Amino acid sequence: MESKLKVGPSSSILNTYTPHFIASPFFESFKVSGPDFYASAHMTSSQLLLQNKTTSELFSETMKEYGRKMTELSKRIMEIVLMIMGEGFGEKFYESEFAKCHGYLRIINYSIPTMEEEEEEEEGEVEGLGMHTDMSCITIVYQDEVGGLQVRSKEGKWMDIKACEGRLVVNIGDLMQAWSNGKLRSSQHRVVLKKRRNHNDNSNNYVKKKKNRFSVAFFWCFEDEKVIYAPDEVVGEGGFRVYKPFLCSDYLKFRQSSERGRFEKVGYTAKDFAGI
Ligand SMILES: O=C(O)CCC(=O)C(=O)O
Ligand SMILES: [Fe+2]
Repeated sequence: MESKLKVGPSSSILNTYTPHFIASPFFESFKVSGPDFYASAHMTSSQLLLQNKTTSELFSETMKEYGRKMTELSKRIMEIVLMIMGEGFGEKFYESEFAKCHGYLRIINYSIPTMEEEEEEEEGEVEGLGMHTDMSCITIVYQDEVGGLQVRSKEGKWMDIKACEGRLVVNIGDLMQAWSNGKLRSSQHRVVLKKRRNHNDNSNNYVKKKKNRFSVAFFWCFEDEKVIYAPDEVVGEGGFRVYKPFLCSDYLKFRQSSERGRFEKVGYTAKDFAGI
């Protein structure tokens, strides 16, 4: 913990570590930022793994490769999303609107709730990360086999997103919701740490194989200085704009500073910030 806090929120200029009790008591994460994923990972990991230079380099190399692949994938997905939104939208808007997008990774570790923590919750379902929307254009999430990611339907029903080796989940984020004039919906989602009591076991034994949950989320975002404003073609003839234009960095600041909009805490979104 002492090493982690060296790259944590209050004691370091790096501020890549989010300790427990910020997003939730069960959540901790490291952030690795692009475009130089190697340098970003290395700055953090060399602080943490000082004794082990090779591990730090290996980790940074892996992050570089993962960042590169996710960047490539995000670009392809954005092009497809634009294609779906309208004919010729890919050619029309990709270069002019999305060419300066950038990405960052969040490597998340969710700890196992204690028996007491589970019992405090109804039906033993503990929120590892409360309902929120992402501050990105799109997010690509990998969750390990523990699972627990849930997405809220339009009707407000929680749906399990099953974990599966090699499966990635793509979420639309707030920035894309605003840019698309609300045509694409920023998905509300959360992480539930399922109860570990074994139903079929009356002796109150706990399932032994329960383990920490790991996930890696890649956030693909507009550049800070971009003014987000849905183009006329996106709004459509006869349509009207549902968002005021806003500066990307102003929205990020708003989410990070306002208590209600605090990252990963509650669903406080672009609609509350720039909705008309
Ligand atoms: O851990 C997960 O599966 C999702 C993480 C997430 O939603 C986020 O970091 O915004
Ligand atoms: Fe998220």
